[in-house]
Amino acid sequence: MSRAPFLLFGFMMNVPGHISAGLWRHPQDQAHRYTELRYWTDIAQQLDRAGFDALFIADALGQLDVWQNKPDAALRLATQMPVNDPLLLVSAMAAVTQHLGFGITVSTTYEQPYLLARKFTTLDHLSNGRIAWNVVTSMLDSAARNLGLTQQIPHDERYDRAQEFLDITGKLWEGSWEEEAVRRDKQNSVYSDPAKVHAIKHAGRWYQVPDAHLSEPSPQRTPVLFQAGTSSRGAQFAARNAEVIFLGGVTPQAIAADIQRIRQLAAAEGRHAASLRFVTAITVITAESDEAAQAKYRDYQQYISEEAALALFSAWTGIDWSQEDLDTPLAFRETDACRSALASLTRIDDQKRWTLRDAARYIGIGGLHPLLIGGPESIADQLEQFAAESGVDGFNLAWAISPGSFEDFIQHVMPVLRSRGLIRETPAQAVTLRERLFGQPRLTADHPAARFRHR
Ligand SMILES: Cc1cc2nc3c(=O)[nH]c(=O)nc-3n(C[C@H](O)[C@H](O)[C@H](O)COP(=O)(O)O)c2cc1C
Repeated sequence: MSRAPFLLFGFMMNVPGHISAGLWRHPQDQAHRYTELRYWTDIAQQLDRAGFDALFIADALGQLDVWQNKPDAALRLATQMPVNDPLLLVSAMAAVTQHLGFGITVSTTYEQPYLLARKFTTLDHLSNGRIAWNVVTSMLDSAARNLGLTQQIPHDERYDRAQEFLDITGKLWEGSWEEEAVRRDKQNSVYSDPAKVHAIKHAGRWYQVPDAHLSEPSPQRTPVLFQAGTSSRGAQFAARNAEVIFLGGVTPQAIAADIQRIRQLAAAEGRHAASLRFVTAITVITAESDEAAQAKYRDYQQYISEEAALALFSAWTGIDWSQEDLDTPLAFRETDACRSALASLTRIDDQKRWTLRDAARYIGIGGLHPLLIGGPESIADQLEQFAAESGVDGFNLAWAISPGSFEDFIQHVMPVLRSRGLIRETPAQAVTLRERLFGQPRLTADHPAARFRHR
């Protein structure tokens, strides 16, 4: 049975070390060049030319200091530290690309909706509608401490605030400026028609935003809404608001269960199945043959840092694992960090109880996501099988080394995927990201923000 082309995103973060722990030490890794604009524009052009749909950029707003209750390991081992801002990379990358979308992670917990709506509208203008927002609520106490709080807002309350945040951005993007509000009429001296620009009059539990959106509407109005976080409350939030859901999880079966859960919740919210897409991250180690890929894997393994892996795992789960024996079997605990991170290992498989040592080994390359190793045909087969078993619509491709992992994938795997019809054809004319992913320029009518539109 033939399937639709995969959604294909490059998965990065504005850091020298992302989810492969310690691999920045590999001699071929270039991620330490993350402070150079050229590093980003080169990668964006490579992905654009190769036919990727988007570059997805993760973010964190605090140091990773849960492990041993201090940031030392994260600093020493470049464990998502230092970390620069993702949003500021994008206009330069948009200027040198034509089709590539940009999915940018921004947390609702520490921004103001009125200002963030303007930032996204600005980027959507400058990129001709190629912007997505990965909506997250954050997970680090260190972020909370440095952003005006003493500790994190409780997990579910963060999502309640996020919902109000999205109601406001929805009003600003969809409801504030009517389609004909911008006239640019020099003769009659009217740039915008004040009768068609509406104050949103939002007065809620956490935010007051009485006035109109500061920006005129951009090609997509609302950026494509991505979301990551699949705890019970997270899944509910995703089902209501997200267009593309980014799932963690290490087995196709666990991911399939999450997709089923979110699809049911979305149907209960009145959303159509076609309005939601699901992607998961993967890391691919590939080369011209299976043997060469295995040799590359063995080479990379020498650079894994178990300590960096545990520092990542501590930050994601909100638990200082330095206090526990490496052979401790992992059990689920409810924390205020990312609940789905721990659940992805404790609810993975009834046959096997994962230990901390297993987790550290697993995370080493590619974090809490699947790692695929093999030559071109083998990787294409594995991706097809993973998609068939899990139900994902596509993949967020992470790097073991940067940009080498992207280059290897483009050189070896993309031609096979393309020959199997699994890579979307690049349109003759540039289209918006939402048109590329969903075949339409605007949020569909079943999305809750569509109710804010003026009729
Ligand atoms: C696959 C995945 C990727 C995530 N990426 C980020 C990220 O880049 N930045 C961030 O602050 N939070 C990220 N989160 C977590 C979200 O912030 C989430 O809102 C919060 O931690 C709660 O997650 P939960 O609903 O799974 O408990 C991610 C979560 C998942 C599952």
